[in-house]
Parts: sequence; structure tokens; C-alpha cells
Amino acid sequence: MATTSSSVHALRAHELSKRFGATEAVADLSLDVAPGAVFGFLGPNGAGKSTTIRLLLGLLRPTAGTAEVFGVPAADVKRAHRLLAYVPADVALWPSLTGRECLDLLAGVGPGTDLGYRKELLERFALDPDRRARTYSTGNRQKVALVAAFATRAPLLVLDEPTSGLDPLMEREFRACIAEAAARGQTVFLSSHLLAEVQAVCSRVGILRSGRLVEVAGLEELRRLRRMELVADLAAPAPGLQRLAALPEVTGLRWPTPVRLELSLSGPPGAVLRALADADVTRLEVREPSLEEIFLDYYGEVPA
Ligand SMILES: Nc1ncnc2c1ncn2[C@@H]1O[C@H](COP(=O)(O)OP(=O)(O)OP(=O)(O)O)[C@@H](O)[C@H]1O
Repeated sequence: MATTSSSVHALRAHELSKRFGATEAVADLSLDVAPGAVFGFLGPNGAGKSTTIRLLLGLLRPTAGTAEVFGVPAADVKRAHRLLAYVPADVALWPSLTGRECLDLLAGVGPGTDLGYRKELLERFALDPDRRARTYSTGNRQKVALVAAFATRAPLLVLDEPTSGLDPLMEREFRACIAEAAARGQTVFLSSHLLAEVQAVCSRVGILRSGRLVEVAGLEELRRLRRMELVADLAAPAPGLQRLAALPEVTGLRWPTPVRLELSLSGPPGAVLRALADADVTRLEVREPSLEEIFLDYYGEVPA
């Protein structure tokens, strides 16, 4: 792995902006990713994830602001790309080369490849490297790019929605590879609109909406910032519990049936528990919201 100073951010964007005519694809985005982090970059289609990544990789010139990879300006592509491996959202391969020839070509570009691990990855991803790339499905092309990236010892892996063509078994392998990369100390920047994926593998997450970063937090922190979902089943209707709606920490009090209440709790549960103690509760469920529900708070809708 190329040596890098631990005091330098793996990725840094400072007031980064990109306009395409009237479209502000990325607006004033500032973001630091620490070395060794698995950072999730979440946002619905069109939020600006790919544009941000292209700016970070020096594939686009920013309208304003700066981007750096381990302290190297993104525009200094020769130096920056010795420190990273990139899997684009749409993987294009050379149609007349075999998978293996594509992998060898990609290995020649990057910062060095662990050939033993690459061989293992080919088996784990069930990829036949002797077929010509033109015969590969979208998922297989994605696998070639993933195998190429995971097999490098680049300190930074930039993955742009890399699992859209993978089936669930391969998604599991993908998650294992992320964990292995993190265990080796590689930094991972994973763009995704799959909340479950990010929830499963990332230590921190940035949420992008209409080109703007609306939140950066650890997953735990993000959940804590948010509410708890509470469901109580009652032995009999308890009209007195309507008063829960007046509590400032309670939102969305719902009665799906006369003997089931649901509410969202965004503060200490004491007052709610005291009120429920007076009712005849037969079952109580308290759970953390999923990232989908957290998204709902930011967007007002769950992105597809
Ligand atoms: N080359 C371009 N010219 C004009 N507009 C562009 C260009 N690239 C992106 N855009 C616009 O910028 C916005 C952000 O697009 P971007 O592809 O970065 O989003 P995304 O979050 O990666 O979405 P997706 O998941 O669909 O790829 C969109 O409105 C898109 O139409």
C-alpha cells in the first residue's frame, strides 16, 4: 500500500460546487473522510453523488472549491490516482478482451495489485475470467471492476453505486470485501441509494440532497438524533392516552385500531411510560427507525 500520512484526510472537499448550465449538480459541498473510514455517500437518483465523485477524481473541473485525495489536489490526476481505485456506476470494458485481460489492463493503471487475492476474488464472485467482455452482463462487468478495485492495495477505494447489478449472494460477498478492505486499513467511499447496504457496511454517512450535504454523522449518532418508534397493544380502549399527543417529545400519535397505538418519540420516554403504566398494555414494542425512515425525515419521501 502506498504510504500516506495519517494526519491527512483520505478525501477532502472544500466548498465544492459544479454547475451544468442552470443545474447546480453540487453546491458548496465540504466534506472530510478520515483514513480507514468506510464512508457511505447516500442520496436518491440525481442528488449529485456521481458528479461529486467525478470532481473528487479529477474527471470534472469544479465550478468552485477544491478536492483532495490524501492531500493531493484532485486535478493532479497522475499522483492522486496512484492512491485510489475507482469503480464507476456504469462499468465499460473493452469488448474484445477477456475478463482476465481487462483485469490485467486495469492492474497496470492502478497502484499495484495483490494477484493471489485477485484469484480468490474471482472465485468468490463466481466470475469466469476467460470470457470476452462483450459477453458479460451488467452485473459481470461490475464484478470485473470490483475484483480489480478490491485486489489493489490502493489506500482509497471509491465505489459509485457498485452493487446495482449484483444478486443477493454477491451483495453478501461485496460486504465481506468491504470489511476486509477496512481491516487492511483501506479507506472506502461508497456511494449508494441502498440504505440497507450503507447501514450494513459504513461507519459514517453523508446524506446528499439536491447537490447539498444535509447531514454527516456516524450511524449510531444519526439514529440517536432521530426518534424511537413505539407500538403498544392494549387490552381495552384507553381514551385517556389521547393526552400523549400533547407531549412535546411525541409526534405522529396514531390509532391503527382502538386497541393499538403507535407514536414516534424524540426525547426521554419517562412521561410516555408513566401514561402507559395506567393503561392495560398487553404488548410493547420499541424500535430504532431504519435508515429509510430517517431518510423520510430529510426528504419527505423514501427515494427509490
Ligand atoms: N454532464 C452533465 N451535463 C448536464 N447535467 C448533468 C451532467 N451530469 C450530471 N448532470 C445533472 O446533475 C445532477 C446530479 O447528477 P448525478 O449523476 O451527479 O446524480 P447522482 O446522485 O449520481 O444520481 P444517479 O444515482 O442517478 O447517478 C442531475 O440533475 C443531472 O441531471
